[in-house]
This record gives sequence, C-alpha cells and structure tokens, in this order.
Amino acid sequence: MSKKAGHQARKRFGQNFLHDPGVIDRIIRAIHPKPEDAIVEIGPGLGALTEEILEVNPKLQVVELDRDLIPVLRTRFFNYPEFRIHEADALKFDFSQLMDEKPLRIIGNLPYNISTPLIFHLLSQADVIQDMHFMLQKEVVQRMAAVSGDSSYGRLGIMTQYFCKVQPLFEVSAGAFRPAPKVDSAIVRLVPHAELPHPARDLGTLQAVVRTAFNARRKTLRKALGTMVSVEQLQQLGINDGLRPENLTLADYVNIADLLVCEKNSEGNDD
Ligand SMILES: C[S@@+](CC[C@H](N)C(=O)[O-])C[C@H]1O[C@@H](n2cnc3c(N)ncnc32)[C@H](O)[C@@H]1O
Repeated sequence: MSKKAGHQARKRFGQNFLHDPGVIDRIIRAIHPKPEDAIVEIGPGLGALTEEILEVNPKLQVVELDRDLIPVLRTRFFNYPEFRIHEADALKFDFSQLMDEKPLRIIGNLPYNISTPLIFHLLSQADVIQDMHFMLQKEVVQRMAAVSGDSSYGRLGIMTQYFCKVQPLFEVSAGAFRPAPKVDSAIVRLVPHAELPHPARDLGTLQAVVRTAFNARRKTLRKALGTMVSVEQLQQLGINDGLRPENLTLADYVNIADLLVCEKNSEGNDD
C-alpha cells in the first residue's frame, strides 16, 4: 500500500497516484491549459496534475469522492483562493452546474473501476463540454477508438464516437503510478462534435439497439437483434442479417434505430 501526505491509497476508490514528473509534464502539455479555460479535474487525488494546472489556471475546479483527501488538497493548495473542491461522486455529478460562460474542459486520471460508466455519464452532458483528456486503462482507450471490424469494437466505441472525436495520444507504463496498477494505461483526448455526424431521431432507441446487439456479439444480427428488428427491416436498410454486430458502422446502427422510431410513430398515427 502506498502512503503519501499521511494518506493510504485506497483500492475501492481506484487510487493509483501519478509520481513520474516526465509523464505528468507530458500530460499537461497534451492538455495545454490556458488561463481563460474552464477546467474541471475528476479525482485529483493528492494533486499531481492539479498542481501543474493551478499554476496556469488558478480557477480550476475538482470533483473528489474520497473525503479524506479534501483536507490534504485544501492544505496543499491554500494559496489558490479561487480553487474550488467539490466533494462528490463524479458518477452522479451534474457537470453543467459548473459551466459559466465557457464550455468545460474535463481532465482526469480516472479510477479504472468506474471509467466506463463515468464516460457514459459525461457523454450524456457532452453539450457543455469543450474537450476531455483522460488517463484510462489502455484497453479502454482501444475500445473507444475501435472501428467496425476491430475485435475491441462495441458499445463503448460506438457511443463515444457518436458524441466525440476520439484521439488516443500516448501510453503510460504502470511504473509511473504509486501503487503501480496491474494494467498499462493510455491518455485519450475526446472532443465533442460541433454537429453530430450521424444524429439519431431518438438517442434512447439507438442505445437500446447497440446494447442489444453487443449483448450477443458472437451471433448473427438476425439472432442478436431478433427481439427488436425483423429480417425484413434489416433488408429494407440494405443490411445483411447474416453479419455480426461488430460488422456494422455507427451509421448502420443509427439507421436501424431511426427505422424503429419511424415505424413506431406511424403505428401511433394509425390509432
Ligand atoms: C487513479 S487516482 C488519480 C489521482 C490523481 N489525479 C493522480 O493522477 O495522481 C483516481 C482518483 O479518483 C478519485 N475517485 C474515485 N472514485 C471517484 C468518484 N466516483 N468520483 C470522484 N472521484 C473519484 C479517487 O479518490 C482518486 O483520487
């Protein structure tokens, strides 16, 4: 167990603290913080990235769940009066309340145990976000950036790319953290699209189609989507029902979801 500033790193909060100055510097250069930015850091921990950001942007805001870290951060950064700490669970946090005039720049060396639900939570607030820079498990970054046909292509990649441009930046080895995690990590930049390239008529329907398909990713579409979409409907869209969920593009999933919404609406009009 790693102990710094009197704090025991806690596994249940996914605490692996960055200590390599070269890696910290590289992350900060990738983020490129500016004084006028509205930056929010998720999970500041002991403040490895926080300190570097505050030097450029003293209005930084952070969201930290571990209440024992709050006094550590207050003491360490007492000379930044505009620095704001929100003691909260980022998974339930309404980030839009932090937006004043400028969209938010969100950063974080995220706790790996909650990174996927946290990304989905943030994507649902993409309209108040300028960009995001995250340290994640390397495989999670691969899944986010995966395209149709890749073995790691699935729900996370499709929904992230629905909202954002995904740019994997560089890898970080386990030795850069204390305690060292059992996995390798990577930095990714996510930039919400100014205009969605494939807007769905109903986001909930798109999410349901994608979730249902990848719950049975080894099956053919005929079987994987059988409870939602008929073979005739797939044929109507020019999609071969013998393909597998990983063979379809984001645009294909949007087309399926839109067809379901249209048909549901026209059924409603018949009543
Ligand atoms: C991997 S550590 C990174 C710490 C620090 N940023 C660094 O790079 O050294 C993850 C941090 O997220 C915090 N955390 C864990 N779950 C959280 C949640 N649900 N909401 C907000 N912070 C959380 C942990 O307490 C910890 O400070």
